[in-house]
Amino acid sequence: MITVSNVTKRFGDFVALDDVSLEIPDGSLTALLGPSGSGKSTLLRIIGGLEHADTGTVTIHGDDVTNLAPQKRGIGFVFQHYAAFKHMTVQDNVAFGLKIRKTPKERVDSRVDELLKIVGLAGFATRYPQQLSGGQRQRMALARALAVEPKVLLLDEPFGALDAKVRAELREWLRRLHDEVHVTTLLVTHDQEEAMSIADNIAVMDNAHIEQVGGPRELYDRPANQFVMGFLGPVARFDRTLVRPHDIAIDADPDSGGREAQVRRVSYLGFEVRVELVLPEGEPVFAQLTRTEAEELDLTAGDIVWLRTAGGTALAA
Ligand SMILES: Nc1ncnc2c1ncn2[C@@H]1O[C@H](COP(=O)(O)OP(=O)(O)OP(=O)(O)O)[C@@H](O)[C@H]1O
Repeated sequence: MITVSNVTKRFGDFVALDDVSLEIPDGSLTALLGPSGSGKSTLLRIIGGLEHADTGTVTIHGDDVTNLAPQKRGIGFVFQHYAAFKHMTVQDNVAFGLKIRKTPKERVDSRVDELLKIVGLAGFATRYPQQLSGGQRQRMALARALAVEPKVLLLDEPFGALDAKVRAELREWLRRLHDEVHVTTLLVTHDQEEAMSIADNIAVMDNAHIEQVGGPRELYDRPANQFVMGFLGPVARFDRTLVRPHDIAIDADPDSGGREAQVRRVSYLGFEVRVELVLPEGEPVFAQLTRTEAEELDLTAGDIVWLRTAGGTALAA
């Protein structure tokens, strides 16, 4: 377990972390999720020893590492822009940490082979980093970070510089890798879909604070506040509450007991259909239906319908 207790960090007058505490379970893949500037990277860097907290402590597996140098913490790092050694081949980059630890050559060779297989780069051992795609380079970075068998892996937006498709592939791949390797991993991301799809555990940050910690489903279904609700998924305002747009039911029958609304626009976005409506007072609402639901209702702009909330999550607006 990694424990962060009452950590505060200021840069001049600016408070980047305000009395933050967090527990990261052993073997978990935990995401630090939040908007730009919320303090995610600062927290990750403090856990890694790249930055010093003004107050508070960090322990890793029970050892107080608050004042320990980064290289003594048993941590592997991967950042968005990975600084590979350009003049070294992929296998030498991966072997680097082992060589400086004077690991015997046979051991280095077998470990590098094993790692390149794990990250799917077995055929790329003798290439140079600039001969790899961005996604392959980040996989090499992960192999390099894992080479020295760290207790903890710290990933700061590792796929942030890649295009959406490669990002989505690497996200799946990281999840599978984690299921195989089980090293306690902390992933910084501002992308809620990335966090929800791969993390066991998510700490949502805003404005130097952790707002809530929980599993993806728990956070989505039972957000502690409006910020968490809005950050994890779309939100519609209806009847003085905030609800998920897919929890708004649309009825064509005036006796359904709902509130009258007029359809403004219907957008078919593949499986999901987005319906923009307006209440008689002029207040806009939007709802999400499945394609089948939308086809049954056969909505077009101008139709009058009746809306009600159908269970799900609701917070007072
Ligand atoms: N070395 C520094 N000197 C001054 N201010 C800093 C420094 N490092 C970070 N900050 C400030 O602290 C705040 C938190 O930064 P941090 O990088 O932790 O945010 P983040 O949530 O990781 O955001 P991003 O996703 O944009 O990286 C930001 O407002 C940033 O400008």
